Amino acid sequence: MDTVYIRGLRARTIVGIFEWERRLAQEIVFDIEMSTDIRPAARSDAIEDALDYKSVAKAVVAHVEASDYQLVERLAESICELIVREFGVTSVGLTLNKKGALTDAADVGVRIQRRQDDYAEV
Ligand SMILES: Nc1nc2c(c(=O)[nH]1)N=C([C@H](O)[C@@H](O)CO)CN2
Repeated sequence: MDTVYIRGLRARTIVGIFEWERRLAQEIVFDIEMSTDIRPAARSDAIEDALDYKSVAKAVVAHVEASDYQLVERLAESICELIVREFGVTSVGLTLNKKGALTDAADVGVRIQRRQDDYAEV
């Protein structure tokens, strides 16, 4: 399977467990890797046949900016679910980087991998 990726996507949102974090939006940076067959787009050279990374980025930023979760785990899971459901990708890998979370660390966050099966209706 092929990959369409977005690296270093930035969004600001409320996320955190502390009182000050509930009042102040923080910058979160995302790396996203989406498994998809790029051959139809490569053959036709038409955006209609492609996984449009601009549309994915727009949807992710809108979702993140409207969210107000406590944990980065919850935010990461919700983004993967959005990408799988709305864009029909086979699988998605997401690295979520909460840049300012630890003063003594370069960065901190979570990295998760999800497939369509993970969000199948029961
Ligand atoms: N595994 C996690 N640990 C922590 C989280 C989190 O979301 N997942 N969040 C915090 C605080 O909100 C922190 O980011 C403030 O610096 C602490 N640990």
